[in-house]
Amino acid sequence: MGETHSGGPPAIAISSLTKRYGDKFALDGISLRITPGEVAAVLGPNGAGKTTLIELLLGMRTPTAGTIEVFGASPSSRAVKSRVGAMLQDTGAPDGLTVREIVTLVSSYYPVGIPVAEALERAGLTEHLRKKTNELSGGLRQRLSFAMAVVGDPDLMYLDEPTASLDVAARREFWTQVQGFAGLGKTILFSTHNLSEADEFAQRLILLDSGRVIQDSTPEAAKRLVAGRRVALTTDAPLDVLSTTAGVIHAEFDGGDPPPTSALPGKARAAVVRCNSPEALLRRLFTEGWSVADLTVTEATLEDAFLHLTDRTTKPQPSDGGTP
Ligand SMILES: Nc1ncnc2c1ncn2[C@@H]1O[C@H](COP(=O)(O)OP(=O)(O)OP(=O)(O)O)[C@@H](O)[C@H]1O
Repeated sequence: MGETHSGGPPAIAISSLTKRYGDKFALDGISLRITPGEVAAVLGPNGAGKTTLIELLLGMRTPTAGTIEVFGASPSSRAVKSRVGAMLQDTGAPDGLTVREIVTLVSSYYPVGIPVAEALERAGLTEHLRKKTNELSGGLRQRLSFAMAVVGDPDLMYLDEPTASLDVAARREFWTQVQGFAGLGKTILFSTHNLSEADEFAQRLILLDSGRVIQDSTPEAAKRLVAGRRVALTTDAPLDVLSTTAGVIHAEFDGGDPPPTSALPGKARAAVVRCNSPEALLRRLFTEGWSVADLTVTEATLEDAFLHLTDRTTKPQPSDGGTP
């Protein structure tokens, strides 16, 4: 695969971008700048605007307001299309063609690219070359979509929920391929609901909610927004003991049952406590004789940050989604 040239315009430059469907704001004035070589994850609850953003970046939709440039030009220009690959939730591949025929066809749209056989191998499709699209499972369709995205050796690749239908082994193989691609200095923007994938593979996390950017930072910075440490344990202590201990920010039992307010001898349950001092919590539990088992103490996870940030958006937010 070819190297990406740096020193040019940003890979993506978006300013005050709005997309409205009727009265509905799918994107509400977002601004973003992504430099060549970045691997960025777009996260957000259902309906946050992730797919709309990718479709606008592909020139498949027109903005209601604002500007959007890819490598300094319009996303629908020929020059940009030849440098971009996309793995969408729907491959759009016609049913009558085989896997090899489709990838060969897509390859012909690009001025340069990698050999079709290499794209098929990277996508793990070598054993399925003669299958037609309507014979493919959901996971194989996603692999086909990846082969179609990579065959033009693009400088920028969009991946829309790329691993949604992949099993654990295929998922690992997929990310190995993506990391190899990123290692060549390519730019990758992927949307996902899988927070551990975003945490592991993205250098940058863009969190959308209701069409606005509510966080744009490294995953580590997002996690630091969540105060305290996370204590998971199994205990027979009641919720009021956990939640009234000094330094506890939030405590809850797993399972969503109504929280006990008094002791349930012999009825230990799994709980998660966010607190500033795990030591103070444990000291109290041991001193008062409550049971403690299955104990782990960790920093906040990206899931904690996601829940914290998306909950925060129920309160008034600044009008500009903002940049880092
Ligand atoms: N073609 C359309 N016509 C009308 N409304 C639309 C259209 N496409 C998307 N929307 C609305 O725009 C909002 C953003 O949708 P979008 O699909 O971009 O969100 P998403 O973050 O990708 O969601 P998901 O995680 O469920 O895939 C949603 O409220 C959706 O219902």
